[in-house]
Amino acid sequence: MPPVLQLRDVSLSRDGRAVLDRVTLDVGERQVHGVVGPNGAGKTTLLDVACGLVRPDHGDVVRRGEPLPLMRHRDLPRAEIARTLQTLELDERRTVLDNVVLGADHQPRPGVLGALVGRPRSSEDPALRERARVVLDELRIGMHARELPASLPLAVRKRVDLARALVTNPSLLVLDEPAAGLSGPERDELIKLLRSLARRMSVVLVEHHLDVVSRVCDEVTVLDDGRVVAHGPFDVVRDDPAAAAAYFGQAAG
Ligand SMILES: Nc1ncnc2c1ncn2[C@@H]1O[C@H](COP(=O)(O)OP(=O)(O)OP(=O)(O)O)[C@@H](O)[C@H]1O
Repeated sequence: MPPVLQLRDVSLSRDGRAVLDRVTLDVGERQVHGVVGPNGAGKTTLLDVACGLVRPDHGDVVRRGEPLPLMRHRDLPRAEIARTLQTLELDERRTVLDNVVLGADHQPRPGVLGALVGRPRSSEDPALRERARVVLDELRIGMHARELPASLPLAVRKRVDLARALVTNPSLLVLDEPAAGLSGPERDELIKLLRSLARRMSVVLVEHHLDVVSRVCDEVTVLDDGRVVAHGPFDVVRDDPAAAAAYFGQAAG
């Protein structure tokens, strides 16, 4: 079985400067892969490339053995990829449930979710709304389904954003700083949740909170100035001198 995702020797320049420099990374089935590094190291750009949203200048992005084509955001479900952004993209005028339903509505073909709902979707589709409710319940925010996101605390809003991703039934979930702004107990909850999601999907996440990285990630890639300076299990990379110099020496945990 080929890896869920491979980046092979990926390089990308912006404004004449290398943002990613010969990055190689493998994500296995049901593996949680963390990407850490200082601000501006290229982490978010790496996620964009890994999802096919940005084409690298050099190198390959390979999804289950096949080249990943250039994608638009709404194409991601077709590749069974879901992506969250650092900024929450919630529609404040719609209820939590409608926000989640809209996450699936962007799916263009009757593939993954079509198998569940059995026909083209609209936001009124009862099966799709039921699926959205199931996801909200799984994330333990079902009680907020009829509320507007603006009235909810950040931790709940972040779960709504995650629900929008999960409703597409991804096999690869790509998260940009899922723990940003969360308290210690909220991060503990997130850790439990990510572990449980990893029983059925692979996860790639960028994260600055090292408690989350150390307790969730099977493998960690340390990026500095666009280059991989270390990769491996957290306990190994944490003790790596190059990784310590680039990041762990200064990172907040
Ligand atoms: N479209 C672009 N045009 C010019 N420069 C860019 C572009 N995209 C990214 N960069 C630059 O590439 C570098 C890496 O950016 P990126 O957002 O990937 O870093 P990051 O590691 O995610 O940072 P942070 O932790 O602050 O989110 C930065 O210096 C950024 O300014």
